[in-house]
Amino acid sequence: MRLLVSCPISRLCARCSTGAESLVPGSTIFALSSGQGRCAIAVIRTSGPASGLALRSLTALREPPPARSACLRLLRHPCSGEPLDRSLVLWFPGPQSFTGEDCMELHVHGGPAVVSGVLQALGSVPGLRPAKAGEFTRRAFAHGKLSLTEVEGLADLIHAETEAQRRQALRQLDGELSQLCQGWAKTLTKALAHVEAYIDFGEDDNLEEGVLEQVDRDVRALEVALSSHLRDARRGQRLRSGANVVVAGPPNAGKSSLVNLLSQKPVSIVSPEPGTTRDILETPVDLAGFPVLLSDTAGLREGAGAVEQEGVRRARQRLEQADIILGMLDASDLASSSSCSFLDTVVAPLVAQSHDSGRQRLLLLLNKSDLLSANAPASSTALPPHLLLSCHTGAGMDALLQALKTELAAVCGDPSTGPPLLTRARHQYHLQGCLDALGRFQLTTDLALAAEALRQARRQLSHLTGGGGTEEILDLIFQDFCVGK
Ligand SMILES: Nc1nc2c(ncn2[C@@H]2O[C@H](COP(=O)(O)OP(=O)(O)OP(=O)(O)O)[C@@H](O)[C@H]2O)c(=O)[nH]1
Ligand SMILES: [K+]
Ligand SMILES: [Mg+2]
Repeated sequence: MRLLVSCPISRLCARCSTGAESLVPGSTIFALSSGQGRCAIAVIRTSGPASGLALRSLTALREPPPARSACLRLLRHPCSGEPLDRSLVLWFPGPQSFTGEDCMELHVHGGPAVVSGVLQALGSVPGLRPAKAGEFTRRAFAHGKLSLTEVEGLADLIHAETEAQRRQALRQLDGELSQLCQGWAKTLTKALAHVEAYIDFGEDDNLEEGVLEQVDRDVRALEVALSSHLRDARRGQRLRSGANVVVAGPPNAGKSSLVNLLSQKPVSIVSPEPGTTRDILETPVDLAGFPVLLSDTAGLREGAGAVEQEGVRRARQRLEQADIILGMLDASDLASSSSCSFLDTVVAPLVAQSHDSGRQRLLLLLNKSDLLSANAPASSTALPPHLLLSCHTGAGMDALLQALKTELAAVCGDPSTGPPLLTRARHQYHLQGCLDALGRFQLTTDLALAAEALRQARRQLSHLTGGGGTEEILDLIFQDFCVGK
């Protein structure tokens, strides 16, 4: 415990001049951990060795209350003795706390004056300073309470906007990805131990038969597992940042009408005039629980004015980046040249590659079904599989949403089943590094080189979960957090 300053007031002045801003682990931090603004209850917490002192200073308790149970206390300013609030106080002695340090929580009434009064009172306690963004979590990481991937899961959980994102973040916070990596690292450690034993003792000492053969089998099996994970890598990232869904088709098909319907807001101008949309208009939406970045594009046609042609160029460019394409045609206008051209140049090539695993997915939509007479079919020519819909009457919208859900689950991965997904480029980078190192593992050549390849592979996995992680990576990840987390 630090030396206590006898008069708490002198500490108040010292606070301004000491610049106690450093990230020294010995310091005690405090922050409002619930959201800003008026609310019923606000949670203020501290972490660090002076947490007990802070609790005693504000509650006039001689001893901390029983660990991890809530009690009601009158809070007073330690300097003036002025009552601040009657609040629930909780005491979490380290190491059994979120950060691993002594922590305490004050659940105060959520009025701005109460919150600022309590924060000010905490600031007057010797040894306490305001926390920086993500500092609580950073301390939890430093004390081994969370791995780096779990920290990322926590950041994603705080930012999760859709159901699928929340499920995925929770799984990562539960440590599924770190456990998987730890399992792989264990395999590598065992393999390395066997290779090193072979180097040290050679063949004639009493090493079991076939040790190296077993190592080789284990390493190759690991390579297969890593490769299959990497194949899935894009899916986890899409789930985190949103799948690219692009609406495209000839002018006036009703693309903007659909975008407005799906996003439930007037994102794009709708008008009977062909060539209304020129720029790419994008909007984030939650479709069937999946995060989506929905793009409206200019109607594809040749021979229009210069501005519209630029719009068409941008539309084609955006199409190339799409994960899912909603190709839209006017069902009552299938014979027009722009409809035929869209079917030939965009739809046909997508249908042709529909068996590739890394393909772009297409949903072909025939809009304006309300204009078709009841007994006339949409088209006499054979069209690829499609959905009939009307943006005006809403007919076919449920079927479209259902089909979109299936496609999104395929491109984002289903977060409730299957192996944990790689949600960040960082994960992919280290797994690829690990796989590359394993590619250099050859028992037929120098065993010392083989052992080094195993060591490099293991290092990549440990970077993934945060062992030996560099400061810059940590800074980048904790940057995503708010103060108080
Ligand atoms: N009857 C009928 N009209 C529709 C339907 N959907 C859209 N429209 C109309 O078709 C016209 C064109 O709609 P938009 O949504 O602007 O079409 P767009 O494909 O975005 O057009 P551009 O941006 O010009 O390429 C508008 O007058 C819409 O009201 C539909 O389901 N039925
Ligand atoms: K239009
Ligand atoms: Mg439009």
